[in-house]
Amino acid sequence: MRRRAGGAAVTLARRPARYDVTSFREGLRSSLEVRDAVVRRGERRIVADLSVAPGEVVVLAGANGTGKTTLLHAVAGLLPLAEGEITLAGRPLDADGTWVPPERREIGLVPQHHVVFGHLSALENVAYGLRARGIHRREARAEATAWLDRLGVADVARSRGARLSGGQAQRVAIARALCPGPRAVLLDEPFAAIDAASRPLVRDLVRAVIAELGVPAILVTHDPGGDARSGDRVVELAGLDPEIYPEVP
Ligand SMILES: Nc1ncnc2c1ncn2[C@@H]1O[C@H](COP(=O)(O)OP(=O)(O)OP(=O)(O)O)[C@@H](O)[C@H]1O
Repeated sequence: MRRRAGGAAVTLARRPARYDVTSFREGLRSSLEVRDAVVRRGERRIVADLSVAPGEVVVLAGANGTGKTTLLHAVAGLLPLAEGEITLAGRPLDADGTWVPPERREIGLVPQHHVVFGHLSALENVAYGLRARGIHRREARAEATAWLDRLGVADVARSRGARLSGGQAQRVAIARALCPGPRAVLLDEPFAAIDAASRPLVRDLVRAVIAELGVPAILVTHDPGGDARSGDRVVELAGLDPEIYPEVP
């Protein structure tokens, strides 16, 4: 399957990829572009403009309520843009007259809340993306099992999502996002519930897989000293439209 990470072992200590000219040219073709985007949230307007190269992890920073989750949801296709455009690998996802539904975007999302499907087992959660693409059940489950193992949660493979602990659920959500070999990865506070001892390993694993896949990634975190270090650069979200909310800095 195209650009799938497969079951190959990932070296946890691997350094983030640095790009030569060839991969830079490649990057121009497969970056994630959010241009002059406006997303409405109730009476609010979230504004954003950013570009993420393939293999790059952009850390999205900003105070509570500035719209980081809202922006990720717009890129994932869970919320429509009111203005502007989003393209991935040069393909419009949400632009003039074009709106690609979430299931056809091939974007891996680790959500901030309700991270797994509660009624499905951990294994079914992770296999979900491959099954949705028509991959045979046995192959999807084998691949999902390998990903659960990579994330250190193989022992809860048969447990329902609703019965997982917070950290277990976050690991399963990470496995679910990465397993199908996404074209872009969106991580919303993905390590918040993971214990301190395993957090650096999980963080490095995610970083290594994104480099391996060579896809753009956005990481939302409020942990500038720890999690944000696994990013390549920090982008401060412009946030709420200053013309409407002048009190917001
Ligand atoms: N379902 C909703 N309906 C209306 N407004 C919403 C909804 N969800 C969020 N908002 C508002 O949209 C704004 C952006 O919320 P969002 O969750 O994207 O912020 P955030 O930057 O991710 O915050 P945090 O750092 O606290 O997670 C906030 O002002 C919030 O109150």
